[in-house]
Amino acid sequence: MESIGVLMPIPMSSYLEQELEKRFNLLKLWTVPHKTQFIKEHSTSIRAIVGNASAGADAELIAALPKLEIISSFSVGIDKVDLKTCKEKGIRVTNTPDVLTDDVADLAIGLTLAVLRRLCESERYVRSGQWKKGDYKLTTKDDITKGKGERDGTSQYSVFLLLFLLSCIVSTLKDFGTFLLVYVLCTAFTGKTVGIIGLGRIGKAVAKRAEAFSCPIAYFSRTEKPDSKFKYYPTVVELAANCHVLVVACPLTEETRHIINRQVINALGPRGVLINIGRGPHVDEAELVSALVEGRLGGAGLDVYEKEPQVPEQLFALENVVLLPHVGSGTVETRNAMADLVVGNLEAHFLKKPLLTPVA
Ligand SMILES: O=CC(=O)O
Repeated sequence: MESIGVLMPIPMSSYLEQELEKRFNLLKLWTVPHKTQFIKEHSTSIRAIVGNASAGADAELIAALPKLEIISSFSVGIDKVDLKTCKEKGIRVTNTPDVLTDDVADLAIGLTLAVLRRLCESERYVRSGQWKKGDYKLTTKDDITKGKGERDGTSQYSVFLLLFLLSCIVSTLKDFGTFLLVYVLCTAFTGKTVGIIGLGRIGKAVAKRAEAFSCPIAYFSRTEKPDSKFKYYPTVVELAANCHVLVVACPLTEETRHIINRQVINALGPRGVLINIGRGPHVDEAELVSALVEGRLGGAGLDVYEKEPQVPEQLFALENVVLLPHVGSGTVETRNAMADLVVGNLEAHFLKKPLLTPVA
C-alpha cells in the first residue's frame, strides 16, 4: 500500500501522521508552498483524503483528483465533505463515531458547569490576587434565579423587570459593563432542565450525564424517539422556552444551519444558557453576540464558532461566556482512537474489506 497517495490538507495529529506514513505515501498539503500545483502533480496517485472538522473535501478538490476512492474523516461530523458529489462519483466516506462520544458529552457538562458556576471567572479571581481583597461575589441579584420550576413565575418576572429598568438607568449613567455586572449570576446546575437538540449518540450521552445531576431532560429532533423517556418538543423554540440549559448536539446540515436563531435565543431568555458542542454554523452568531451583549441571554458555553478560528471579539469581555477552541474530542486517548479508526478504514478499503465506520 506504500504507493497509495493519501492527501492530508492540514495537520491533525502527529500519531495519525505517523500511522499513515507507516502504510501509505502521506502527502502533507500544508507543508508545500504551491498547493494547486502540488495537487496537479500528484493527482494520479492520490486515492484517499484524510480530512477533519475544518478541512474536508469540496467539489473542487474532488474534481481535481480523478483517482480518489475514499475520504476518511478524522471527525464524527462530515459537514466539510461534499457528500452529494461523493455519492455521484462512488467515493466512499468514513468518520469516527462512538470513540469520541464520551469526551464530547463530558465537555458539554464541563461547559455547563463552567458557565453556571462561573468557574473560569472565579479561577481568574484567585490568580489575579483579588481574593486577598475580599470574597468572590456570587451574585448581586440571586433571587432572580431561585427555583428552577418557577421560571415563568410572575413575581420573579416583576422583580426582573424592576431590576432591568433600574440597570438601564444605571447603565446610561455609567458604562454597559454595569448592566452585565448586575445580571451575571453564580447559579446551580443540579436540577436545572436540560434541553438537547439532537438525541443521537452524543445527545444521549449528555442526557445520561445531566440525569446524574438530577436534571429533567427534554429534547428536540426531527422526529420523536419512541424509545426515549425524555420529554419531546416538536420545535426548538418550544424546547428553548422550557429549559434552562440548551445543548446543541446535532449534525450540521442545511436543515440545522442557524437552528439557534433570534427566536430561539429569545425563548431561552435572560436566565437560559446555550451550550454549543456541535458546529459553529448551528448558531446565528451575530444574533448570539447581540443577545449576550444586551443581556437577553443568560450565558453561553461555546466550543465551536461560525468562522473558526475567528471568535467574535465582543465575547471576550463577557464573564457569562466560556470560550473553548473546538476541543470536544480533545484528549490524547480519544484522538488516538480516532486516528486508529481513520487508518483502519483506509486499510479496510484498500484490502477490499468492509469499512469499519462507513457514512457513504
Ligand atoms: O468536531 C469534531 C468532530 O466532528 O469530530
